[in-house]
Amino acid sequence: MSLLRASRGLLRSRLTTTTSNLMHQAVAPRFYASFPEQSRLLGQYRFVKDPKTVAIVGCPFSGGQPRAGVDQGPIHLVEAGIIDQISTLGWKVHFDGHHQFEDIAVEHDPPRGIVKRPRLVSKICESVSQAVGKHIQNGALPLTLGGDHSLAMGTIAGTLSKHPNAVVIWVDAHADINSVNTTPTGNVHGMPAAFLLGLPSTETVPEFSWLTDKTNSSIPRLQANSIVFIGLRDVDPGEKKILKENGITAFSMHEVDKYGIGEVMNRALDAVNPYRDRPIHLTFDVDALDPSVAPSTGTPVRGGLTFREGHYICEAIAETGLLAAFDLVEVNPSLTDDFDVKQTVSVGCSLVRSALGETLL
Ligand SMILES: NC(=[NH2+])NCCC[C@H](N)C(=O)O
Ligand SMILES: [Mn+2]
Ligand SMILES: [Mn+2]
Repeated sequence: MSLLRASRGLLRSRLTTTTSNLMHQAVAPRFYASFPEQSRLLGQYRFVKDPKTVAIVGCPFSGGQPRAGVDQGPIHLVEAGIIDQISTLGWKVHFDGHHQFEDIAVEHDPPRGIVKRPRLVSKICESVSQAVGKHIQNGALPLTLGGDHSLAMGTIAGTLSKHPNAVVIWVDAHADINSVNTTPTGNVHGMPAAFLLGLPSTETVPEFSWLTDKTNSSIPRLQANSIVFIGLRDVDPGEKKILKENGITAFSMHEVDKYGIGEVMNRALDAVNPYRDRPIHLTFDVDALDPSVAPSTGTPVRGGLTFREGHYICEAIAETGLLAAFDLVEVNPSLTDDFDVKQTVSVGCSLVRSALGETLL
């Protein structure tokens, strides 16, 4: 598989070299670096107040899926030096320890129909939503470190509570949009987008009424035309139907291969943010990356984004100046050997740096 990936990358870089050589032959300067398209350290973040501050919400949480260890993700990312790295980019960093929440024992949290750990997942998401909302209120950019992707219910709800017109860019191998009627597993990390959109059947889980019941909620519902997916390649049949029926824009790996990541990002932004004026919530599941790039994750799927494609997504969003909140989720340090964990944690840190304005030149 890695051989295949390598040759795909090689082929693509050959193609680009050839075309750009041809295109630039007559006029192009020899040293592109003297004419950078990206200057070092992008500084503009319209939805962040000065002094620009990142507020880290570390979420050692694994209740949305069955594999232990994903709760250690945020601890590893912080220990790898993510805070210093962000400071080096010129941000103030606010971090007063990982998010605290009380556990609810399994025996006190029986499934609601097929949906597993509804009380626990709901409770942490509601508290994360308040934390994220508070940081945005204070003018900071919340960076949530997961933990499993059920957390996105909390983070995105928190963003929408302060930026009702925010759009969501969801980078993932999976669509995480199973409803109560379609989930094959009952794991809530495969369902957060369905709850955020308030799809029919999500209201049958009363534990999540703080999010789904619009008669008593200060959280605007996410609209289907305000979310876009990138990197998909493992979408359940019920999810494909939901995406189609709701007219949700999604760029699978097929479109990434066909158009290239640059064009996919243009199209993704055009779809949800044509005037480039709406705040962006970026929720990045590390399993969007190919397992050869980010092996330490609970539900790896081959054929994923390359290292550069993943970073390009973050850089392109940084360039818009519209980033308002960022989640990095599903880093699970207990599933692989140390080498793979180091690789995954380090790529996680560098995705964050790219989204926060680090440039190559
Ligand atoms: N956040 C994730 N890694 N989600 C994986 C979801 C897998 C599958 N679609 C499910 O519903 O269970
Ligand atoms: Mn995923
Ligand atoms: Mn996910």
